[in-house]
Formats: sequence, C-alpha cells, structure tokens
Amino acid sequence: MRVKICGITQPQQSIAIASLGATALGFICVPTSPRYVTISQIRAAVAELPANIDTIGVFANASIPEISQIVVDSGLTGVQLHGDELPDFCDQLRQALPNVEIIKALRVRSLEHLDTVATYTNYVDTLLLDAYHPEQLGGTGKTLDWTMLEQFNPNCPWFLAGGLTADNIVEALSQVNPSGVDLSSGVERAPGDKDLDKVAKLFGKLGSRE
Ligand SMILES: O=C(O)c1ccccc1NCC(=O)[C@H](O)[C@H](O)COP(=O)(O)O
Repeated sequence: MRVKICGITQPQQSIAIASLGATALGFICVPTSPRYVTISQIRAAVAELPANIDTIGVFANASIPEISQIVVDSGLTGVQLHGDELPDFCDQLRQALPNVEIIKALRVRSLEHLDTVATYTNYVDTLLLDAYHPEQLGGTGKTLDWTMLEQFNPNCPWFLAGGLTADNIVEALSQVNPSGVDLSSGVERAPGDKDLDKVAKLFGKLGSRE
C-alpha cells in the first residue's frame, strides 16, 4: 500500500520519514498554508531522497504555467490538485506535464458528492478523498465518514486522507479499501513539523496488519 506523508517542510525529516517506510512525500505549494514550502526548500528535500520515493507538490487553484514551473524547477514527480480544479483542467495539466502523476483531491461533503468522482477518472492518475472543512483546504485533522466509503471502488487508484493517525489507521482500513493512505496533522508536533515517533508508530500499526 502507498503511504504518503504530506506537509513536509524540513529536508532531514523527509529522509527520516522515507526510511521509516513512506512511499510518497507531499510538499505544500499553497502560499496561505502554514506548511507552505518554497521551490528551494522542495529541491533541498528532493535532492536527498532515494529515487523510488514519489514527491508530490500540493496546489490549490494555481495556473498551469505556475504548477509546471514549480514541478520542473523542484524535480517533483507528481502534482496534487487540492482546490476546485475541474476535469478539463486536469486534462490540460496532463498534456502540459505528461510524465508527472496527477492526483485530484476531492473534499467530500456527502455521499452524493462521490458521484463527481467518475467525471475525473479519465483525466487523472489517482484520486485522494479528504474531509471537507468550511475554512481550510487541507491538513485539517478532520476524518471522513468511513462507512460512506465502504463500497467505494473507482476506476483508478485512490488515497484515503483526512484525520488519519497511528491510533485510527487500523480501524479505517478495516472499513475502507484504498490503494494508499495520506496523513499530515496526525503525525505532527506542529504544522509542518513532523513527529517522527508518531510516524514510526504509524508504520508499526500498518506493519501489524500484514
Ligand atoms: O496541509 C495543508 O496545509 C494543506 C493546505 C492547502 C491544501 C492542502 C493541504 N494539505 C493536503 C493534504 O494532502 C493533507 O495531507 C490532507 O489534507 C490530510 O490532512 P490531515 O487531515 O491533517 O491528515
């Protein structure tokens, strides 16, 4: 299973988190976020990582030239769209960045909202389902109603996100069957400062399921 730890700001923490077992690291390119990182911070982190670690830039309502510039300058392997981007935007981004993984995040408000998923699956590589919060785009620590995802089986791989921690990951995965999980605030001391003990505990819990 893919495990993405998002909101990395410190190069040393990215290496440590990758060695603990993360398969993907997320870097927040949304300037209003407390976890925002510049191109040079991302480059410093990416340069230290083994090539098999996916490095994902998280954007919200940015333009295609802006996203492309950051991806090329920082060496990211993927883009996560966490704003109100429509399927057509995802399609255009894929044409601009054909070798980059495109992940569309959907902040799920209700079961009906899951119907929009089908409109994206032809234009993205991966989906990410996150909790809805009226004021924050992501990193909220809020969980989704997992029961509503029990039958969720889209035509592409997907990450479960939203309020996951070492303490609730096993319960979440007993109800839901995603291709990967994504965590941020549940493995932090403070926004952008990851708690390596919590990350280690998470991988312990994931390992105990195997
Ligand atoms: O984390 C942020 O600050 C953020 C800001 C703006 C857009 C997206 C953001 N995070 C996206 C993520 O992928 C988080 O990992 C995801 O929302 C889950 O967060 P959490 O509930 O804290 O585990």
